[in-house]
Amino acid sequence: MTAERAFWCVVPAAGHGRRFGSEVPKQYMPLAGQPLILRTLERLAAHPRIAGLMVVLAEGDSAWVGIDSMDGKPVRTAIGGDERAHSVLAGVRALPDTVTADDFVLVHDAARPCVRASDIEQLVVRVTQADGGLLGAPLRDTLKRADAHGCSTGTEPREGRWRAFTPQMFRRGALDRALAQALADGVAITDEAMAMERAGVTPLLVEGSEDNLKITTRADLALAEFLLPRTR
Ligand SMILES: Nc1ccn([C@@H]2O[C@H](COP(=O)(O)OP(=O)(O)OP(=O)(O)O)[C@@H](O)[C@H]2O)c(=O)n1
Ligand SMILES: C[C@](O)(CO)[C@H](O)COP(=O)(O)O
Repeated sequence: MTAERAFWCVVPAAGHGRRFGSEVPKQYMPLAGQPLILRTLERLAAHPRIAGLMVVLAEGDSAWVGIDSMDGKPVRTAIGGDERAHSVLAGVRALPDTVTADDFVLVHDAARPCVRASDIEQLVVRVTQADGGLLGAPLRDTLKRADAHGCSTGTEPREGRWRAFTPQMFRRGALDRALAQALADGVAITDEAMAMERAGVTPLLVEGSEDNLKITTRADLALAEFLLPRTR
């Protein structure tokens, strides 16, 4: 049954972009002709497996475009918190009551506008047969350990190491509990899978495209400009 269903996606967009270093939060920076966040939301809303978008905004966000639908999908908003995990949990808890505790939900960074529809499809098809999972890619470069002076002090093993991307996809109830527990334990979690791992889940790693980059610095934005077609 879940093979044909569409799922809501929580889109954490409440960050301040400190590493990006601009007055305008990076999710509102122009990217190939329109605000970065709209690029991401359009990609998600266009996908048949996405039922609706829950966009998590920073308190006092004055740049939000105020849309309530996109490509025929409902768009709702919630207010995020200090850390990404707080924002994701707020988004999960703000989902419509029609999303049951057993339903899968996706979580995708607003800062990842290049996500491919084929990767989302692969994730949904594979993960709905499992206990949850995420897009990622095996580490292909040699991994160095750097000291405070920017010098290499050694090489880390890369066998079995993956880079985690988003979307990540878990059942609503289990994700809510895992995030709440991690936050209650004061653990700094950087993705949903980490919270689920702490709860004893082994999320499925689904290999996705390397161009699903997270816009963290200005160099990332320049690369995304190169990757995305211009619109308007
Ligand atoms: N308290 C936070 C922090 C981050 N995010 C979102 O989580 C995604 C990934 O976070 P990151 O790339 O770290 O964004 P920022 O936190 O804005 O960046 P920085 O750490 O450089 O400030 C982004 O879409 C960001 O808007 C969020 O919703 N709430
Ligand atoms: C969720 C994530 O994008 C997976 O790689 C990453 O952990 C977000 O980290 P950030 O420091 O909040 O950007």
